[in-house]
Amino acid sequence: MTHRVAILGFGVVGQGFAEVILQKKDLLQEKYGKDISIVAISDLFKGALYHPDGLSIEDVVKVINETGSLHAYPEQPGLIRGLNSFETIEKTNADTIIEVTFTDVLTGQPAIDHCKFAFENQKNVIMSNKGPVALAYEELQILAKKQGVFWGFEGSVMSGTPALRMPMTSLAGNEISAIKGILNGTTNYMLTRMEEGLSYDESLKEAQQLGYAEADPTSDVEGFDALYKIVILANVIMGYPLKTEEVKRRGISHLTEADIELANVEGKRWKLIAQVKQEGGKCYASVGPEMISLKDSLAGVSGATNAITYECDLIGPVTLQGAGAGKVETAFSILIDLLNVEQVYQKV
Ligand SMILES: NC(=O)C1=CN([C@@H]2O[C@H](COP(=O)(O)OP(=O)(O)OC[C@H]3O[C@@H](n4cnc5c(N)ncnc54)[C@H](OP(=O)(O)O)[C@@H]3O)[C@@H](O)[C@H]2O)C=CC1
Ligand SMILES: N[C@@H](CC=O)C(=O)O
Repeated sequence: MTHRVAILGFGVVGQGFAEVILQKKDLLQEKYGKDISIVAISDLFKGALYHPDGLSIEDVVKVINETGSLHAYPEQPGLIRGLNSFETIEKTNADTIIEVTFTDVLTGQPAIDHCKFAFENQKNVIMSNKGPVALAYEELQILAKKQGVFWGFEGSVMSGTPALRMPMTSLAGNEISAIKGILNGTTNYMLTRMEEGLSYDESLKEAQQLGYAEADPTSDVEGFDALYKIVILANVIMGYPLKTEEVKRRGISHLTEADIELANVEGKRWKLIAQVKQEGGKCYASVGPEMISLKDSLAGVSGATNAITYECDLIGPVTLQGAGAGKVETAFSILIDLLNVEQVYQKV
C-alpha cells in the first residue's frame, strides 16, 4: 500500500525524515508492507516540489546536501514547483501532512492553521512542532476526530523517545499524578559542555550546529520549550487542560561559569527540571534550573539525552530515558506516528 506524504518545512527534521525513508525503504516495505512516497515538500526559502507519483528521495537528499536548497532538483514531466504550505495541503494528493516548520512559542502559527486546514481537507497531520499541541490541543483534537483523520505528535516531547506513546499505551489504566524530568536537549547539552569547560556561548553554538536548538534558541535557554512540553504532558497524559500562562518558568541564561563551578564543589550538578503535579483537582507546573545531588538519577543524564518519570498509582514511578533532540532521533518520531496511522484510524 502506498502512503503519500507531503512535508511542510525542510530544515533539520524534514531532511532527517527524507534520509530515514531512504535508508529504511526496503525494511518498511518488507516488514510492515508500507511504501512511503514523499509527493511534496514545501519550504519557505529552500523551495517547493510536488509530483503526484512521488519525488525521487535520492535526488532530494542529493540536491539539499549539495546546494542547501531544492531549486536544483531535476526537471521531470509532471513536476510542479513553488506551492506554498497551504497550496501543498490543498492541491497535492498527499494522505498525510508532515508539519515540521518552526515552533512559534507565542502564537503556535502558522502550524495551528496548517493543522486546521489539513483536517478540513481530510488529511492526517504528523508533527514534531510543539505549538499546536501546547496551545490548541483540545480544539485540534476535536476537529481531527470530527473529520476522521489522524493527528500524531509523538516528536513534540523528547523527539523520538516515546514519552507520549509509552504512557498512553503501556501505562494505560494508571492514574498519573505527577510527571517530572529533563525535557530540553539543548540546555542539557549546554550544561554538560559547560561542566566540561566550554563557555555558555560556545556550548550554545555547538547545540545549534548539532541541530538540537530551536530556530530561535531563546525558546530553549529561557525554558519556553520545556514549558510547552510540560503543558503537552499535562493535557495529553493527565487529561488536565493546563495553559502555558499557568506554568512558572525560569531558564538557564542567568547561570554563570561560577555557578557551574559552585555546583561542582558541592558535589552537585545543574539541570533544567520541568514538572507537573495534580493535587485536589488542580495542576501545578514549573520549569527551572535546580542544583541536584550527583546521587540523583537525573544527574547522570547528560548531553542531549532527556529523562522523564511518571508517578503512577498502580505501578509506582516509571522512568523513561532517551534522545531529547536531534535530526534522526526526531525523524524517527515522524516514522513511528506514520507506522501507526491505520491503528489510530480504527479508534476514531
Ligand atoms: N531539531 C530537533 O531536535 C527537534 C525539533 N522539534 C520541532 O520540530 C520542528 C522542526 O524542527 P527543525 O527541523 O529543527 O527546525 P528548522 O528550523 O531546522 O526547520 C524549520 C523549517 O521550516 C521552514 N518553514 C518555516 N515556516 C514555514 C512555512 N510557513 N512554510 C514552509 N516552511 C516553513 C523553515 O524554512 P527556512 O529556514 O527556509 O526559512 C525551515 O527550513 C520545530 O517545530 C521544532 O520545535 C521537535 C523535536 C526535536
Ligand atoms: N530544541 C528542542 C528540540 C526538541 O524538542 C530541544 O533542545 O529539546
